[in-house]
Amino acid sequence: MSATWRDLGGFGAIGRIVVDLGAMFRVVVLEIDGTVVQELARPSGKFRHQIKDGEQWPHIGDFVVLDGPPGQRRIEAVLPRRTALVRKNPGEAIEAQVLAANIDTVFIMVSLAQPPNAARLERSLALVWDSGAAPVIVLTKQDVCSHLDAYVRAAEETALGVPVLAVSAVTGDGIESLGAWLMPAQTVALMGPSGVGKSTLLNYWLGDDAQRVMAVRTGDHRGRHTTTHRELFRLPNGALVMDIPGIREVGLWAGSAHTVFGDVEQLAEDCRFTDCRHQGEPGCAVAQAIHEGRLDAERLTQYQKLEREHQFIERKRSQRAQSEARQLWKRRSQEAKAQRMEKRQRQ
Ligand SMILES: Nc1nc2c(ncn2[C@@H]2O[C@H](COP(=O)(O)OP(=O)(O)OP(=O)(O)O)[C@@H](O)[C@H]2O)c(=O)[nH]1
Ligand SMILES: [Zn+2]
Repeated sequence: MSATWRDLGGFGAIGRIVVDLGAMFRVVVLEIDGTVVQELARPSGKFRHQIKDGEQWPHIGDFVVLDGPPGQRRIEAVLPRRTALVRKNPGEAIEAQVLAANIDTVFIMVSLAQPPNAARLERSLALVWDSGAAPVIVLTKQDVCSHLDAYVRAAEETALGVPVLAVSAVTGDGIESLGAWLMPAQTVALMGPSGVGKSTLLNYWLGDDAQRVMAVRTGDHRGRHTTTHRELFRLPNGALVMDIPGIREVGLWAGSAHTVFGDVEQLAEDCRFTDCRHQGEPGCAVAQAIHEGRLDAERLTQYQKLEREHQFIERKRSQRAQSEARQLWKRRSQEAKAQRMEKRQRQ
């Protein structure tokens, strides 16, 4: 007979957060005797006291240490995250928001019903590179696309070295190829805008469990179906999958400086220098507008702050992409070498 924590005089356990309910979490708990249960748990008073910012608060995908008897579990600690998808709120004083923790692979989902938007794809890639997870680009709705080759090529050009796969949940085309990442104990996040097909793909994989997905979807005021709460699902083979709304939807960098600061950008078109940074250059139309009271100086400050943040992330992204490409190249050349050796040995 195997011993439990109860037998040992304690109630400690390790769990993983599968649903974030705000103040409470649904946690899959691994008991010391190997049984697995799902329970609701809240952070203990002591732990809450130690938390200094939102990043330290538990998030979906986190592994947590639990105390208390079954049914009254309390979260005492969050174990260090291997990876974390984090969004920064540019408006507020750079309070980072954790979207999901311990994700191995992110499927960046893009609909083939429209031409791919390179800028948007780059923003998604930046978020994933920064998280420590590996990106895979999944082009959905292949069945309605008549420019498949061109769109795939465009995505590949934007995301050098990142796998790009086209799928259709209607015909099932390409879906099997995603199995390479959906391995037991691997955690995959589906990231993409509303309507790209995240729930459809989840339903496809969950099969008979599809009802579970539907159960968490309710109509909103406009009668449209949207995912109302996020859950880490376990597929029949043991892979773990969750969906994450697109970055526009979660408001990453306020949806790019261009749409939010259209007024500043428009004024800047009249600056004498095309690369004017509006920091005292001669012939600056933005400075002129502030001087004449047509533009609030605070708006320029906000705009520049967002631009700086964006440039920082872009820089980081390209560094990361470079080192990834280098690693990929290294791996490929090692593989090729191994193959050559094997061939020679066989001869
Ligand atoms: N033709 C076609 N339609 C698809 C495909 N995948 C999904 N759809 C349709 O696209 C619509 C949106 O799909 P969802 O799976 O609800 O999209 P979602 O990304 O989960 O959207 P949110 O829950 O709002 O975030 C539905 O009407 C699906 O039937 C596909 O491969 N081909
Ligand atoms: Zn200027």
